[in-house]
Amino acid sequence: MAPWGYEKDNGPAHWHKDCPIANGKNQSPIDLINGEVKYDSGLKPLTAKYVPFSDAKFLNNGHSVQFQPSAGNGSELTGGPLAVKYNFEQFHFHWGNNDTEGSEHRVDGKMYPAELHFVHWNSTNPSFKDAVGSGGPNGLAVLGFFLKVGAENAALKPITDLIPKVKDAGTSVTVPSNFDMQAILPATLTDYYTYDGSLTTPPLAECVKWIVFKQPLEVSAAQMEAFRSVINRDGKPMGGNYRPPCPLHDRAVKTSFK
Ligand SMILES: NS(=O)(=O)c1ccc2c(c1)[C@H]1CCC[C@H]1[C@@H](c1ccccc1Cl)N2
Ligand SMILES: [Zn+2]
Repeated sequence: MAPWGYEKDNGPAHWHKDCPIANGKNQSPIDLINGEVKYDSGLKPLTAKYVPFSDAKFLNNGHSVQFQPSAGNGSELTGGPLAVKYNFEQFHFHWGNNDTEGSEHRVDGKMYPAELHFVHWNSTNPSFKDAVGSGGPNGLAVLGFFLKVGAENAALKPITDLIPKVKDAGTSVTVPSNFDMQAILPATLTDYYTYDGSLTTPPLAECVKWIVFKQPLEVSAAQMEAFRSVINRDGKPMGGNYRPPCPLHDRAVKTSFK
């Protein structure tokens, strides 16, 4: 099979051939249906402590654009549904070719124009790759933020300004060391959905504690358009790099809010 992608001939409907777990019972993303979630008063706020990276790249990996530090620097995530500390690994985006589609998770069937994923790995593992393969839903913790079109996002501007430099698959650029990743996050990480799921692209490993925030982040129309100029390995617009929702099966989605 051609390397996986999001086109007709290599998209999500084909992934099960190389990754049978695609038809597993703990797959992501899902449709977050408010009438079926359960408030859990035990869910505390999350604490993300991000230290500026001196050597990070912003790159086009052919199916997303991602911020990738060269090594860990003590940036970490704790609290919420997490029992231990998770180390920051990378962040990346999923988006559509118009404002009616693009996010991976949905809320009562509604898609947002984009979704931002902050990926962290369970620090009891030697590396993120071990965490991916560690078995069970506590290997990774991914924070999902919906993006909607509105005011310019000043915190994301240093990143969206780099997008034209990574237009083509396989290209990368160094991120200025004064980039403040912490500024992207809302001041308090309180209202979120959380459930046990998977990576949303191959290898689709069922190793993820998903934490999806209720409150979308805003980006300007110009920042949204920047994403839509990114090209994939086939030379086509990368927009549409989202997996449709998967069956919930017998999983519960908990919320930190009523
Ligand atoms: N949309 S997402 O956040 O659910 C997602 C989906 C797939 C992958 C990632 C994140 C990243 C982050 C951890 C693993 C890494 C990647 C991967 C997996 C195994 C081996 C190497 C690598 Cl680079 N695959
Ligand atoms: Zn993702």
